[in-house]
Amino acid sequence: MDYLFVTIVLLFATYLITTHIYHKFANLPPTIFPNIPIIGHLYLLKKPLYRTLATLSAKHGPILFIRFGSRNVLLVSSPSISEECFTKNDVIFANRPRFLAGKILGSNYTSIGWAPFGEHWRNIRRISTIEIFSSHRIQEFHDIRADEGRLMLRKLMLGYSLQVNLNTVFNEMTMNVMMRMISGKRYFGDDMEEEGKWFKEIVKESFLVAGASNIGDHLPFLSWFGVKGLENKLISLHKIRNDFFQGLIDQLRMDKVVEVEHNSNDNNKKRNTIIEVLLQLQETDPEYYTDELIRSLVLNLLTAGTDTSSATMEWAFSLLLNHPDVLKNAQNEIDSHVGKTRLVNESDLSSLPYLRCIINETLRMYPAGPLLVPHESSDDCVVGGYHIPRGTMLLVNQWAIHHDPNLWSDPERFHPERFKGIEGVRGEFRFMPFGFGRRSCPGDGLAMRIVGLTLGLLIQCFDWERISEDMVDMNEGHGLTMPKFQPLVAKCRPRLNLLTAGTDTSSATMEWAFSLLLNHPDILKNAQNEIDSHVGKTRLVDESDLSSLPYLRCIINETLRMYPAGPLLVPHESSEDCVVGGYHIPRGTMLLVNQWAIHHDPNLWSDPERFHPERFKGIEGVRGEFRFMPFGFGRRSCPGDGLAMRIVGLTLGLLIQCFDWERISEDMVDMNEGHGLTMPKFQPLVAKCRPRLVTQKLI
Ligand code: HEM
Repeated sequence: MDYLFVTIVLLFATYLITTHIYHKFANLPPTIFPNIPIIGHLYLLKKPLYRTLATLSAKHGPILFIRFGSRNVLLVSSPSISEECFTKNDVIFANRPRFLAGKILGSNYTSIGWAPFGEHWRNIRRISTIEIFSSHRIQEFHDIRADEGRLMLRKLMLGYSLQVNLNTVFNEMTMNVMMRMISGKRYFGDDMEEEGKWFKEIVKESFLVAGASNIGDHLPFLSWFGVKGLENKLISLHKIRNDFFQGLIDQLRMDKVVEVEHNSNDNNKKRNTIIEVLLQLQETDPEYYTDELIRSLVLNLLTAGTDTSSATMEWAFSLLLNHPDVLKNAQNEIDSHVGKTRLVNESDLSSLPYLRCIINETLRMYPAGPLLVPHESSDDCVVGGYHIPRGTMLLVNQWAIHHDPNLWSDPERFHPERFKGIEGVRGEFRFMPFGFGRRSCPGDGLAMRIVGLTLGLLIQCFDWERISEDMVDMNEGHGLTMPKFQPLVAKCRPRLNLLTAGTDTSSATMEWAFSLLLNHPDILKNAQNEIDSHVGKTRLVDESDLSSLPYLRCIINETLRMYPAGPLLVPHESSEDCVVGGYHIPRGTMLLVNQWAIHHDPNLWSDPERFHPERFKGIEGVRGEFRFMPFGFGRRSCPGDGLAMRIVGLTLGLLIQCFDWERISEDMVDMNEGHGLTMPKFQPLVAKCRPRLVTQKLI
């Protein structure tokens, strides 16, 4: 027994001495003592990894050579050494280490993020750069982002004054944008179908599994002992993801066949989705552009692009809620540059430097890739004067660099102004949220647009506050992309400037509706009867009743037909030459759609000057027909339509339910129009009212 003990101690001492001597002799960078046989320095690691590694670097130096089990690791936490890795040695470090997730979810290391540096990676990176990330393609997809921004606002407007889970808002926004670019479909939202729910589950599981650390990546012998729990999970997730995306590919391929068979190639179709582009490439080279390659590429884009962008937005908003003065400055910047009559769009972002400073400062404090993505050296090289053997994993701790007080004054303070005028300082290697060199993030331009537009719209359209006096919790959770520990929930209120856009239009509509009703007491009576019979006499009308009050809705529609609050809509302008009605329309032409004329056209509406709500019975707005579009149509349609219908419906409903109304004299109410954008009445409406017996008690 004694012999055994002495032998073990001697072996251990010999190992330590020889590794120590070898370390010096081989001119490897400094290491940490002890480097334990088999596990190396794994015993030091705790979550979150970037914080633990930052503490080690602060103690032992900005360049360290450590071991994760059997794997050599070069740990870097200084800008100058990062620069050496990503400039002089960029090609050598353009490899990725092989992890189980890359083998299974990365389709045997063929997806863009996992592929080793070489011919295949160069090819998919080139295709992605041209077909997905080029400024031309990003611009082509800009309407998807604008559309999703408007849908996000619409949803928030309907639920305003409630608490908003911004984690969900940001996830939905990024997922829908990415999925529409990839496949043309949107999956997230309240009206999600079964397929959408399935997709949501897949995404959730992907992030859970991909975020789990796998000790077997560094101690491969564990798999001999049957440690396969994570592997089995990855395999089953891979199968589910493949089935889902194969379904999408098959469907788009089928759509194409049908299109060709029916010769219905739509010339107006503006662009192809990412899957469609890859299917076209498949036609020219089916051996290379297999379905598997398409699946792995789009899946990689989805996982790399969504969580990173939505986590950045959530951190940014958490910081803003804790710093209302910064939020106010950002709002002022938007108000003064964009004004109060239109929504922020992507082309404004270059003129909103303060907003960009906020995004940069967020990426500095909470970079979505705190350790970038691990690289691996494909050859021996020299870094910081030390020898780095081939096959060494490179971890660049950008979190540590971004929080280094020698590089940033008062680094724990949220101070967007520090980026003023220096726009990202990307070349300096002290700030590289998207990495640097050959393997840097190809989605940086797209990400900055999604993040900028989403934050810009939310800041412009709502006043935000925390749900309580307490500061927003800024603790980090576990996961690849540095998520928040607590999802962000906040309170919002549509801003006055938007409300005035809404109030003028909504109040003008109510005034016209009431004027019409006073001139048609029989219709007013019918509306009152409908409310009495549906709502009863023991409670007041509320918003949830509106869907069961079709006659009231007909009255509102008929009012909007006769007195649309935007008689010429809001002017549009063509951004390109196009063809309308067979004629050539040059770029830069202002479009005026005279919906007032359409609404009063006797060829479209029988007896159009007659107030006759019944004409809308059963046809509920006939919005798709283009003869009635009080809120406009298409991408620039009114995002507040749902909110407006609720406000107008509820106000009219309550007034009709609770009072008996009559004109102030025998004379009919004057129906002349005044001057103004929203078609106001010439004479303000004055009327007489008497509380109804049935509701006196309620009121
Ligand atoms: C705020 C948002 C984002 C951040 C902070 C971010 C950050 C990063 C970082 C740090 C890397 C690793 C760089 C390295 O290894 O040195 C990376 C890689 C990558 N990112 Fe992003 N990213 C974001 C958004 C996106 C988006 C929107 C997409 C695509 C739609 C995307 C696609 C990728 C891909 C494909 C890679 C792997 C590149 C390769 O290995 O060749 N990222 N990203």
